[in-house]
Amino acid sequence: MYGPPSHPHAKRLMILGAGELGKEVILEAQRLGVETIAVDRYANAPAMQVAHRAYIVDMRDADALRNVIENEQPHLIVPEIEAIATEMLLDLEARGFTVIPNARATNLTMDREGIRRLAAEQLHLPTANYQFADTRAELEQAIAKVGLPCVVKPVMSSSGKGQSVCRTLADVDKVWETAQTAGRVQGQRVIVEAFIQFESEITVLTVRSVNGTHFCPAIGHRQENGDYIESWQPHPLTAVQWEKSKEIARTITDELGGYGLFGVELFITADTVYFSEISPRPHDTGMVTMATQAQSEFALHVRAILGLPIPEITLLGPGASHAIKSPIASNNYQVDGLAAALTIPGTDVRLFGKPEATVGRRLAVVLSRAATPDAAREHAASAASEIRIVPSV
Ligand SMILES: Nc1ncnc2c1ncn2[C@@H]1O[C@H](COP(=O)(O)OP(=O)(O)OP(=O)(O)O)[C@@H](O)[C@H]1O
Ligand SMILES: NCC(=O)N[C@@H]1O[C@H](COP(=O)([O-])[O-])[C@@H](O)[C@H]1O
Ligand SMILES: [Mg+2]
Repeated sequence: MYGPPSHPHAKRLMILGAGELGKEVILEAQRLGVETIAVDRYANAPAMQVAHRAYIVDMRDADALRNVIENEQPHLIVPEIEAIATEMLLDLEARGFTVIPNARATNLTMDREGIRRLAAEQLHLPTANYQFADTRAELEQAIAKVGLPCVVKPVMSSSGKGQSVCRTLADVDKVWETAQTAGRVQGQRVIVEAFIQFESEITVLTVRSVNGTHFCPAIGHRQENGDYIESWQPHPLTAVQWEKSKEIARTITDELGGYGLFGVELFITADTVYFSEISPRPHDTGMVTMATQAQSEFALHVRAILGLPIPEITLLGPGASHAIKSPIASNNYQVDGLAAALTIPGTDVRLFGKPEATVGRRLAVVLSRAATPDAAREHAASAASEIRIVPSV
């Protein structure tokens, strides 16, 4: 039970990270009459454009973030990115604030080391072999143990930032330099992972709600340079692969606990399902659910965190999503080609409204529904090819 926004009994939700995923969470929260507050590092971030109020804060600065939270007294603190002062959230939770799904899960998953050690060493989930390194010399030792090719990633990063593949020893300088300079935080520890030659990779969106754990049908996706290009749902799996996938998703989400939606990333090979990583929040590849499911991943997240029931997950039909990434850097860009993109049947475009384009930054997504996942992929790709990010003259 709660009152309308701005009233004494309003339910206040604060999102920490105001990108495209947070924007959809805020929109869904508003559909349920929740008062919404968006926080991010820059002005006019996508979720700020639709929230009741916004704050611009470096969320890795524990004091600055604590001030905003204490002033607003949100009922639900909903992290949307990894790079947050999560240790401070542990304190706030101990003082009675609610962090989604909980402060420990947020803290463990902000850092690849925390979640990888938990998954592999405590829960014994199958993962790629891995080592950690703090220096260039340790990186070389780690690579000797893991073998080539391998993937090197800063422990705190996302969307592939700072990540690269090391194929020969001649690449070591370059991958070290990339990890040190191109992550979301500079100068970090790295994880070195054996390169898994997977058949496919999937996300299992898993919702922990008041009436139990639910799994969305598997989402297949394709990534380039560690960043998602397209996703589709449902993704075909054998019965054994799907059972193993759900078992991994259940094991890791039960361990993390709390209410909310998680994106469980898995690599599928002929005989193994590998755990890769988990987001304790909606996932970029899950944007496809805005086209395919009766309740998108964002609607499911909001329902779950409000403690509301989820009786079932309904797939309306096959669909696909295709990311639109900027080819240019500009603080004055425009989007052209929408009309041509929207001539394709069963297709929608979401423009995130990010105020600035940088090369490779995701600015929009195309969503298509069709008779099969492959047809939806084709429609989404062809609509995406019509959309151009251009500088203003
Ligand atoms: N060990 C590996 N073997 C093969 N491919 C890998 C491996 N690790 C990562 N990749 C590829 O790189 C992609 C991004 O990796 P990962 O999910 O770890 O990075 P991320 O920066 O957290 O990305 P995101 O935030 O988008 O989930 C994976 O989806 C996969 O395509
Ligand atoms: N893979 C994680 C992911 O997709 N996160 C999404 O990207 C935003 C950051 O975008 P930006 O780097 O363009 O500001 C985040 O705020 C989140 O919405
Ligand atoms: Mg990932």
